[in-house]
Amino acid sequence: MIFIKTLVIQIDVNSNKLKNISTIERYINLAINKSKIDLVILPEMFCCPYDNKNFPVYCEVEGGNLYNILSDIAKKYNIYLVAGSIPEKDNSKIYNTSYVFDRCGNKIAKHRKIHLFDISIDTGQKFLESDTLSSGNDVTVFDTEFGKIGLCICYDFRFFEICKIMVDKGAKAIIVPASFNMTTGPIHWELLFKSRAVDNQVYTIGCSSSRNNNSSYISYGNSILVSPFGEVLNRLDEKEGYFIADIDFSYVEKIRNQLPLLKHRRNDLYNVSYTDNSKV
Ligand SMILES: NC(=O)CC(=O)C(=O)O
Repeated sequence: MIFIKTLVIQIDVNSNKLKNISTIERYINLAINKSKIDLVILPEMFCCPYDNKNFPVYCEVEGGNLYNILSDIAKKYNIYLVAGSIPEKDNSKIYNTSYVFDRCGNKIAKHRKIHLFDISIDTGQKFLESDTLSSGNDVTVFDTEFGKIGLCICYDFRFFEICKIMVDKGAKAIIVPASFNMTTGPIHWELLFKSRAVDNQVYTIGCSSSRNNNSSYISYGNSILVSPFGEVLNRLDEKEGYFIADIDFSYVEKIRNQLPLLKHRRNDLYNVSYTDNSKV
């Protein structure tokens, strides 16, 4: 059995970009002193408090200072780094972007949040990402020595179609840097991670920022790992912290063989189509 030793870090996002990085490195060091680590996952907007007024101030171009720091961290610790997300500047636009680096610090994937979080719930959370952000157009799956992994950001995960497409592209786990809130989190967070895991027979991993009741957007926390059979294997509470977990892709195969949902799909009757923009 080959385990992917995975470290999920839930930090209290600070207004000081570099302080967030040193918190992250502190957790990586703590974890590496306890265990071998293959894969590290960070939360959505881990370097920038989640607020429209911050995105234009904290944004950086690909290849900028933060990008290089993240690449160096992947190389220094010999890990795959799913670097949560950061506001990415590209000409006049800003995207909510997740970079993935391999053990040598090379970028192996980049996901721009496809679905912008524009909601207005009467009794609770309101947010309009489209006030400052633009949306991406690609479904993202990257390859590792262990197998393929899908990646999407927070609100993207609500759209079951993109999870199905990731699985069709070979994903055995779906990673979701996220920051649900106190209106949707308590009701939807675990439900979504369990449903997507069971429907697609994949590991689902949600990495959130921790809860800070003084921030303008209050994150739910509760970073989570669910197995391809729907078991909650790890779950943090609302506070800053981390967990180390073993992800085993042979268990995905076992579940898919014993309960062959993917084979039993009637693709002749229904299907989800996808336009691959990267090849257009
Ligand atoms: N913040 C998000 O993108 C999504 C979220 O909080 C939710 O879907 O709920």
